[in-house]
Amino acid sequence: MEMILISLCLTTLLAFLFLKPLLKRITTTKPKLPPSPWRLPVIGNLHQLGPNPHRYLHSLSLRYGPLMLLHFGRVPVLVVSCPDVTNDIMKTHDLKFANRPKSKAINIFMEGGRDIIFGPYGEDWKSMKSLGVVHLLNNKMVRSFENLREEEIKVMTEKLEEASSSSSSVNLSKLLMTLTNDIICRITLGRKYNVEEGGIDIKNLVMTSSEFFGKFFFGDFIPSLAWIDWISGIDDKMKDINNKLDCFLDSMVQEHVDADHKEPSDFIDMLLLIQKDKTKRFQFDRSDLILILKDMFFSGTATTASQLEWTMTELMRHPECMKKLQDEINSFSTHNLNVTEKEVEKMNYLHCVIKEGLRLHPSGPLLFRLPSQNVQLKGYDISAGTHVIINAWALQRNPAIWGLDANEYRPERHFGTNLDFNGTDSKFVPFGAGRRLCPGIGFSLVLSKLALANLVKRFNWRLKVGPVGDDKPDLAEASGIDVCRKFPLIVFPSIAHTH
Ligand code: HEM
Repeated sequence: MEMILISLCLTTLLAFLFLKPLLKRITTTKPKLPPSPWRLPVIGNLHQLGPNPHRYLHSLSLRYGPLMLLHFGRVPVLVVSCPDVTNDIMKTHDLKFANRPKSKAINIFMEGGRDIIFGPYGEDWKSMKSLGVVHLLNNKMVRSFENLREEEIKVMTEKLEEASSSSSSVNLSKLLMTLTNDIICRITLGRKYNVEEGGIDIKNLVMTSSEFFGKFFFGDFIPSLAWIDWISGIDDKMKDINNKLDCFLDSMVQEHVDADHKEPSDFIDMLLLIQKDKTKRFQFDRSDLILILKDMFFSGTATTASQLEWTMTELMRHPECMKKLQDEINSFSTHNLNVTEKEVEKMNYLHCVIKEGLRLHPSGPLLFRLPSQNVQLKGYDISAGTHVIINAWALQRNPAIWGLDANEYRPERHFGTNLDFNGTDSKFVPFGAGRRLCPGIGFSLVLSKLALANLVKRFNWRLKVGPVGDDKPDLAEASGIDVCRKFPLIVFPSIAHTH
C-alpha cells in the first residue's frame, strides 16, 4: 500500500514537472509584434538612423511595412507611416498616447520634462499649456501683435532694400531667423535682444540648444554606454548652454519683477500677474515660468523661420509659382508699398503656397508619443513605454495619398480641397494632432503669410550661383530631426517694380 502511494506521488510530481512548461506555453500567449528589421546586439537599430532619420525610417518602412518595430538599444520603438494608425494614435487612443518620451537633452534643458512641450499629460500640464495659449497664442492675442509683426517685417525689408541698392547678397536664412526671434523676444520679454545691438546672442543660444533635442544619446537607450556621452563632453556642453540661457531668462524675469508694471506689457508681466493670484489651483514658481519662456523660444523661432526658408527655396526653384504668387499679391495689395494683414487674408494662392511648403518640408517631420498603457494597433500588441514615432514626413509624401507627383512642389494641388493641417486629418499633420497638437498654428501662419507676401511683392530673387553654375537653390537638409536647410539661402534681392 505504501509503495503504491509513493509511486502515485512520484508519477504526479513527474507529470507536473513535464506538463508545467507546456501549460505555461498554452496559457501565456506571446504578444503579436509588428515586423522588425534585423538588428545588432546591444545597439539594436541605432546605427541605421543616419543623418536624416525621417528619410531612413521611410525607406525601412517601404520594406517592413507602415507599422514596424525597431529597437534603439534596449528600447522598443514603433514607427508609424500610415494615416489609419496615425488616426488611431492621435484620435481614438489619444489619451493613452498623450505623453512623450524623455531624453538626456530634455532632462538638462527642461528639468526632466516638466514643461509644455515635453511634460506628462495631466492637470498641471493642462494648466501650463493653457497659460501659453490664453496669454500668447490664442486668436485674440495673435491679432493684438499685428503692429509688432508689421514693424519687424519692415525692419527686414529695409535690410533687403539696402542689399538691393548695393547689389550685394544676403543670408536670407539668417534674416528670417532674426525676424522670428525678434518677434518672440518682443512679445515675451518686451524688447529685442540681439548681438547686432550689443546684447546677448539669444538667437544663437536658442538655436544651439534646440539642436540637442534632435540628437540621439547613447545613454538614453543603452544606460551601460552613457559614459560615451560623458567622455565626448556633450553633457557638459549642454549644461553650459543651459546655464547661460537660464541666467539670461532669470535676469529678464527679475527685471520685470523690479519694474512692477501696473499694466502688463508683455508675456512675462502677464505670467507674473497670474503668479500673484494665490486663489488659483495651479501655482507656479520662477523655474516654471522660465520653462514656459524656453518653450516659446524653442518651439516658436526656428520652426516658422525654417518654413519660410523652405517656401522661398521652392518658389525660387519654381519661377512659375513665384510669378503666380506675385500676380495674386499685386492684385490684392494695390495701395501701399507693404502688404497688410487684411490683404493677406484674401489671398488663396498664398495659402496654397504655404500649405505645400508645410507638406513637403515639415519642420518637425517626426512626432513622438509614449503610450501609458498596453494598446492594440492593427492587431499588434504595443506595450506601455514603447517609444512611438509617427513619420509625418512620409505621410505627407505618400503617392497613395497625394498622387504620383507627391514629391513635387505643386501648390495648385490644394485648390478646392478641404484637407487641412489643423490636426483634423491624419494624412497631413505638420503641426501634429490630438492633445499634443501645436498651439502655435495661428501665431505662425499669420506671420509666415505676411512675411512671405512682403518678400515676394517687394523683391525679385536671384541665387548666388554655386560652384557648378547652379542657379536654383538646392534641397539639401541639415542632419537631425528638425528639417531645416543644410546650407543657408544666400540670395540677391532686387526691387520689384509694380504698376
Ligand atoms: C511652422 C511653424 C510650426 C510648426 C511646423 C510647428 C510644429 C509643431 C509640431 C509638429 C508639434 C508637435 C505636435 C504633436 O506632437 O502632435 C508642435 C508642438 C508645439 N508647438 Fe509648434 N510648430 C510651429 C510653430 C509654433 C509656434 C510659433 C509656437 C509658439 C510660439 C509653437 C508652440 C508649440 C508648443 C508649445 C508645442 C507643444 C505642444 C504640446 O506638447 O502639447 N509652435 N509644433
